[in-house]
Amino acid sequence: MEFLVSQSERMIDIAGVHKTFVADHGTVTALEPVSITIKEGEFISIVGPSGCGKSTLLRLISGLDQASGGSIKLDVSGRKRPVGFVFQEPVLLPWKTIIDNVRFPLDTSGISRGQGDKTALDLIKMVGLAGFEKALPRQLSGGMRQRAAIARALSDDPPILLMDEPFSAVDLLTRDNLNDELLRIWQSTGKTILLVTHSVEEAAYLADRVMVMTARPGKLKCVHNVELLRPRGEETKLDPAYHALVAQLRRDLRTPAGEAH
Ligand SMILES: Nc1ncnc2c1ncn2[C@@H]1O[C@H](COP(=O)(O)OP(=O)(O)OP(=O)(O)O)[C@@H](O)[C@H]1O
Repeated sequence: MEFLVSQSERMIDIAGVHKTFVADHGTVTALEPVSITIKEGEFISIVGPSGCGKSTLLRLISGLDQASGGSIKLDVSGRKRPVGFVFQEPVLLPWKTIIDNVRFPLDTSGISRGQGDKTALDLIKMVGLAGFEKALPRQLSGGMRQRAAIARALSDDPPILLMDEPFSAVDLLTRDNLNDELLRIWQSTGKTILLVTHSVEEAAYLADRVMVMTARPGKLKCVHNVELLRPRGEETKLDPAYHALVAQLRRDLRTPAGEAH
């Protein structure tokens, strides 16, 4: 007998969400009303010019900031922490070992230390850092620290992972490897992922859909479905459809909002 696992069709439901900051020099519209519905298990990339509100949108979804209007609904009933966040610079406690950093969110969750260690070790293995459990963050490369940050973001099993330019500080080869690692992790965990990137190649390679934002004040310009086969790999980067999408994304980012392209 085959059981169908029902996936939420509206894991993240964003309706008319906008954000204005009040600063000393006046108000800044960071985000004009944005609406989109994201399914459970989807991988969404977000691209757009600098300052168009990409980070703001992630922060609103995570609850780190409050929207000025509109609504954000997460279909995550019963989850203590629905969202994990990976920042551009891996935020690790420098005096704690990698295992202690990864276990950190679990320390306040009421699970036993033994169970916490087991979960942390499994995640460390999953992100390819087995053998470095006892290392301190400064003993790891930038790419390895980012792997540790991903493991930590996943440690209390949030269904949604928000990633804000997670690989922009590492070299291109490491970035390619981390992209493949991320796809493997995504496929094995079934997380819903929103990833902000300045790389249209990365956006196209990873995502099911790519959200393109316009320059300030940011709004959603268009959304592309990425029809490339999975699992993705080196062949994907040879696929003419991949190159066509990358070229289209570049055009989208060059063309001012409202102009035909
Ligand atoms: N706390 C804040 N107070 C005032 N203005 C802010 C604040 N946070 C963001 N902004 C402004 O909101 C706008 C959008 O910022 P945001 O960081 O979301 O853009 P972004 O698309 O992520 O940029 P980048 O690609 O350069 O990281 C910018 O004009 C920024 O200066």
